[in-house]
Amino acid sequence: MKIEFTKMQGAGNDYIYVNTLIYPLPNPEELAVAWSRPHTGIGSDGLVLIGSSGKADFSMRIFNADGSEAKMCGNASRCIGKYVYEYGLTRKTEVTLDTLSGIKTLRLHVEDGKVDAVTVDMGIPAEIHPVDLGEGYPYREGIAVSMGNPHLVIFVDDMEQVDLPRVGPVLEHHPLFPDRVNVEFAQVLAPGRVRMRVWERGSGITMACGTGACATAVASAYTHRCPGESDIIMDGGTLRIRWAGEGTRLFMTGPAEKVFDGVITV
Ligand SMILES: N[C@@H](CCC[C@H](N)C(=O)O)C(=O)O
Repeated sequence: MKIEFTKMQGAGNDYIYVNTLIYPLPNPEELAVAWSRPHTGIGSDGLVLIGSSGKADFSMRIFNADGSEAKMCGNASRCIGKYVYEYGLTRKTEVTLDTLSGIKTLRLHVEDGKVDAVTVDMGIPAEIHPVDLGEGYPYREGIAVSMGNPHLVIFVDDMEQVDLPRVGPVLEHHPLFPDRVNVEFAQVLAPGRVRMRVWERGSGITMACGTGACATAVASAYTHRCPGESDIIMDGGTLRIRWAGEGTRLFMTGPAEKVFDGVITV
């Protein structure tokens, strides 16, 4: 059976997108693993399914490169906004998206018929609290944040000193996080400018993480490092995050790009 897909990226965080209204996939967990592989698959950070919903305009399911399903993905939600508009699934510029962490509203920024950026209402960040990682770990303190999925933000003075391939997997599996955790390292460069690198749960090092950028902005504000609006600068691009503080909704704005369309046989 042939399946049409679109490879898309948001700030360098790349996923394979399948319109399940046309191609329902019975085994997305296995396909995410096989298709994400760089040499023998398509190569990506994971697989995203676009579907219908009784509660919103569309639905999103997101699978990491190891096949695990996540409840939310910031970069994929922006890319879905571009996909549904540019492939003619909707003419709306305000689109609702049903995710495992609730309904998100996407505002599409359209220029000459193309979506060049999307603002996502990411909802109210939750479970924000400092964590003591304990002795025997490469870092002692972090801030836990839920953006629908779990994050651990660790502030550092010098990003160049972070050995991400070594410490990322250790912290992803820290016993404080029984469901594993996405790990962000953050360095405040100036007021409103934060450099961030990420080790994603289930995918490892990625060039950007949308929910991770949101969690980083939240942790920066929570610790009085950077209140209000901030640019989170990652290896693959920058996201602008607006958050007025605890109990308020957070808005993420950033790019969405198509890489290529393809067909794969299963
Ligand atoms: N890259 C994503 C987050 C994808 C899911 C994450 N790895 C998890 O398991 O929670 C983003 O842009 O938010």
